[in-house]
Amino acid sequence: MAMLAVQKLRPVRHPPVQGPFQKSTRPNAQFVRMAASESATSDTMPISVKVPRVLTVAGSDSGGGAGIQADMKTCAALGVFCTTAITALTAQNTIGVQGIYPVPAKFLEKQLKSVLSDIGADVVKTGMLPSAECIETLCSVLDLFPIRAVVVDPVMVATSGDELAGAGILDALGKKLLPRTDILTPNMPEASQLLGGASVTNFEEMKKAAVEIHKMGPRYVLIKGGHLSGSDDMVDILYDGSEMHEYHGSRVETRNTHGTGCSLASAIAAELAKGSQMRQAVQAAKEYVKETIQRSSKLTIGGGSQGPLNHLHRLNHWERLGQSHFKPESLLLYAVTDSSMNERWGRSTSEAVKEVIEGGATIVQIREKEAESGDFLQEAEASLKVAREYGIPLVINDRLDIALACDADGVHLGQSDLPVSRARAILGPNKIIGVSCKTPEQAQRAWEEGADYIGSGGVYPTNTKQNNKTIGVEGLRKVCESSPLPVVAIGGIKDHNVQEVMASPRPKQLRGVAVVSGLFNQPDVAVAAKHFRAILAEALDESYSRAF
Ligand SMILES: Nc1ncnc2c1ncn2[C@@H]1O[C@H](COP(=O)(O)OP(=O)(O)OP(=O)(O)O)[C@@H](O)[C@H]1O
Ligand SMILES: Cc1ncc(CO)c(N)n1
Ligand SMILES: [Mg+2]
Repeated sequence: MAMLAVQKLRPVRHPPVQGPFQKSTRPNAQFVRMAASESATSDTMPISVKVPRVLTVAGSDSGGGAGIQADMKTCAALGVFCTTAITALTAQNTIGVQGIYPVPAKFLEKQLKSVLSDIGADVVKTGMLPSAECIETLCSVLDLFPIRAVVVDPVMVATSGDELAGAGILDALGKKLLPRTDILTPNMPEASQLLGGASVTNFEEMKKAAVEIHKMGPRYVLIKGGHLSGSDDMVDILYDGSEMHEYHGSRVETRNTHGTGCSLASAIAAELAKGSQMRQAVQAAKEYVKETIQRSSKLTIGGGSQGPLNHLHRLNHWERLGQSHFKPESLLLYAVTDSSMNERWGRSTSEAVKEVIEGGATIVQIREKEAESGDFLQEAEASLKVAREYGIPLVINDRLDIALACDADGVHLGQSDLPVSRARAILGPNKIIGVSCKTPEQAQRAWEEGADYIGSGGVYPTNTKQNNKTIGVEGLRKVCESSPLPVVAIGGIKDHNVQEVMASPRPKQLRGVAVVSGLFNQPDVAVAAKHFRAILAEALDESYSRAF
């Protein structure tokens, strides 16, 4: 195959960034939440922005924890654009390396030239270099392009103990690559291998090794202490030819350290690309990796002994898993307050909330169509206090300002209220956002914009809401089937029709019923709620037994 003609480096004018959404996809709510809150800045971004760039020349880790995959995520986390030239494919997971498929040197050369002739790189970072030929190819291409720094992670053995590059590369590494290396980052076994098997097992030996390896050509040597046994101090040593600098950090007890070395080297490359001097770059990189190990320590990904990191922990989306305030089960008996009904029966909203929760309501919405803001806030605060005592979530209907003011668990929005994406940008990822939907299109949009649940109706005619179109059980089913969001049925739900709404065959998204007058226009709210719970239990049990 003919090689690519190498084009001259020239500045490229990129078109402005387009809107962040793809129709009908929502990879996960948090991603959408981020994109939604940042869309304003991308619209106003100047036409020409110089983005720091790292080119990583490394192997692919199919398990997503090390190699190219770790490098790209690290750069993304640190605000740097990362390009890649892949040296080998590995079939790898948290257990070990099951196979290696090296990329021919000619094709490595093609990738390097494609990237460097067009996009360019401030810094080149290398990881797995499986053969001497691949090192020679890399060095000959590096001669052709302006690069500010070269970061070399001399990957030889994966943490699992599997060999990724043999002793056959040592000669080419020493002769060709190390003399042009700005920083070399061996772990302790790699430092030993570079020195022909010298012992590197403790702090003193790490320092000695740094001095010896520095003589091989790199401007800086960073010996990583991740393999220091019996030490709680994960110290890395940086040697610049005259001084030793120590970077300390306490050991995090975790199985998730696969790819820490790749991530550290990429983070150094990213910091250098942004303009840091070497010592600051190493300091910032060490801090990023330390924080990332800490924030990933409880993840369970894969069954092997070496789990990956959550490089993008600053986006916060996995942190929310398992501690979200919202659980779809809480939609089972959704109580919507009505102050005129409660007044008629001589009780305040917060008294009614207490009774309905005691009777078995699983979530409460405070709905106030007439009240002044100050009164609404007072009612909401008193009701929230009660709901918190019982550990039941409480959301505010329509009024984002009231929800914010009383720090409610979330808000329920109608189609004419603020768009969900804006509400999400204001409330952040941890608050509940529900949205009323009558149509499949509205349901799809709710999902794309980051809602947590859908309220769908009116299922039956109702007096509680004026001019409300009835969509029937059939309309409810269509909404349920139009997005992955959990749905609560609303509108004219009474004890006699719960069975029809909830019994099998029931769409799997349908999680409960929202009730107003059936709960609050009753002499005893707790008794009414208990009654609904009993009917729901019956409807769900029946459908359960029919399904099996
Ligand atoms: N359990 C841990 N707690 C805190 N820091 C750690 C831990 N393990 C490694 N580190 C740090 O992570 C960085 C990478 O060091 P390490 O020696 O593990 O690299 P490595 O063996 O090349 O990793 P890999 O090859 O798996 O990518 C160093 O800064 C090290 O101090
Ligand atoms: C592809 C690849 N590069 C580097 C390492 C070292 O962690 C690994 N395990 N896999
Ligand atoms: Mg390593």
